[in-house]
Amino acid sequence: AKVRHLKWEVEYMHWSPDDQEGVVIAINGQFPGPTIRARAGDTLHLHLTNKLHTEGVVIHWHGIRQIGTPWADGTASISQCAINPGEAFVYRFKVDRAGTYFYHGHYGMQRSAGLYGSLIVDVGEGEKEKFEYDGELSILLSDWWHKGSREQEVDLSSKPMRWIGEPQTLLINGRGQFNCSLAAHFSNSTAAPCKLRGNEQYAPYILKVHPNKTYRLRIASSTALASLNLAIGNHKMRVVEADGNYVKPFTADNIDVYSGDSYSVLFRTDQSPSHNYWLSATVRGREPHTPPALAILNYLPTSPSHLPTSPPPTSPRWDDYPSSKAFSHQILSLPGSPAPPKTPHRRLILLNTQTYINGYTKWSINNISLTLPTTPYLGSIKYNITNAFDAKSPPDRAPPGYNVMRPAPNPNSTYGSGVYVLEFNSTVDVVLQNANALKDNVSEIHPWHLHGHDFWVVGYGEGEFKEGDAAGFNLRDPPYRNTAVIFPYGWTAVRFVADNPGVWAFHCHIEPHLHLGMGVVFAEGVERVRGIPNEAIACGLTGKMLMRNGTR
Ligand SMILES: O=C1O[C@H]([C@@H](O)CO)C(O)=C1O
Repeated sequence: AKVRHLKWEVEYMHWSPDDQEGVVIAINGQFPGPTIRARAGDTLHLHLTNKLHTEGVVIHWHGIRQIGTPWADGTASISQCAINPGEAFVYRFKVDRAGTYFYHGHYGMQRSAGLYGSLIVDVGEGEKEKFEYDGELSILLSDWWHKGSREQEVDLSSKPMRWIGEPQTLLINGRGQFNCSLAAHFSNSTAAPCKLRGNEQYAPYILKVHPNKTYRLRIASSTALASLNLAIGNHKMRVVEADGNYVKPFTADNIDVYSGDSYSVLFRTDQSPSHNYWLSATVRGREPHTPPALAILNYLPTSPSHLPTSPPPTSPRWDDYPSSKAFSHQILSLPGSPAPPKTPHRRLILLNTQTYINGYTKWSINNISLTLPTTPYLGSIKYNITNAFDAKSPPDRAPPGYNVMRPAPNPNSTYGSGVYVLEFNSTVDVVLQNANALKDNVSEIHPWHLHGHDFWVVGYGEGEFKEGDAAGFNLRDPPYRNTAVIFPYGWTAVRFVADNPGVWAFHCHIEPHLHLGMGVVFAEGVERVRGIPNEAIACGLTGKMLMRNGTR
């Protein structure tokens, strides 16, 4: 195993993710940021300088569990102080398990501003994957707005809230088209055909393949909002990995990818090599106002400029929830994968509601909308600074009698910064309970992501969760993941072992929803955490000086 040294500078730059120029948060002048490639067991030593002029920054390594290094998780106000402009921070952590991951900003709406990239961990030297392939391709999916992230933050925090709306463009490896369409001649859309030379920043991503081979396609979604459905024209996919864990392989024409998900699929280049094919991503779960993202599967030696001769693949309707549920239910762990403990020590039932607080639109969990404190929890809990956040823990469940099928009769909730303190090494069930939003007949998809752990997705159900439903949990082959979706008016149950000392976010991965309070904070075994770097929890030089002279 190696220590891999990386030196990054995070900085705004002008860029055209689609055919309109805007600004993105770039890393070392690249958008999306550089792909990190390492082997399982390696340590990343990543020296990050914040060159944003007036904004703090942090980066979260999504899917990396940070075992023993909770201060490197990159969550502002939870695991560290945001890195001030001009300052640097060293993220030093082990990538302990092979898989497809990504990284992204975890402060305000910086993910929507383009702060993300791929993180790929290969199996350790001399080890083999449990499936075979000849070549590898990788795509990172994202969504893009023409309005900047600072203005989005103001819009979301206004009274009344101004919703950010659907993205203008979906991006594949940072590339999409807004005013023109690559597939104009196949559709009755009004968009003009794109006239591209191929060297534009927004020219489509080209996936180059040789005929009659098996490829591994790595897929991750860093969208701020959009749930996506991905398909490759004329090709079937075999799903083999989800969130860094092996799954029982199954074949699909198209797959759903929610924000925070990652997958590997295998496909065979068994189509006519004198053509190219589309890879497309379309919006799911929200009425789309965004055209599909298109990339080109380029069969060599055909020129990539030969547009596919068949139309982009069809995908299920945005509101075809039965097909989305069928896909999610198909994801099971590969036999031989770790199985969950048989019984939990504690079960939280987290009711997800859209609410008002003094006329501001928020999202709440058991009637509390998360507001992050200024002092990172990791430091305040470790050093018993008890006035840094709400002393009272949020409730394990919402008051009984809530009708999840109807808008709340009294939709008011409160702000809170309390923490769920989990007993170290205990087994915890979390039932994520969806509900009607503020408007009649609206309930949305929410992909929930857990930091510091994987969880087993042990069950899905419709309507209100009842304790008896736990008898039907799948404890035999539930998938082991870090992100799980709740469907409209339904619930999803996950189980995990609180065995990683630290303070961990668990939240809806839709960035504006987290911004509006849709998350909770777990703390476990914090007294066992050793070696927190001063600069993670003491901001600026005075912070460091006081840490040295102080009473720690
Ligand atoms: O949080 C959200 O707000 C809007 C809508 O409910 C109010 O405009 C929406 O679709 C969300 O997901």
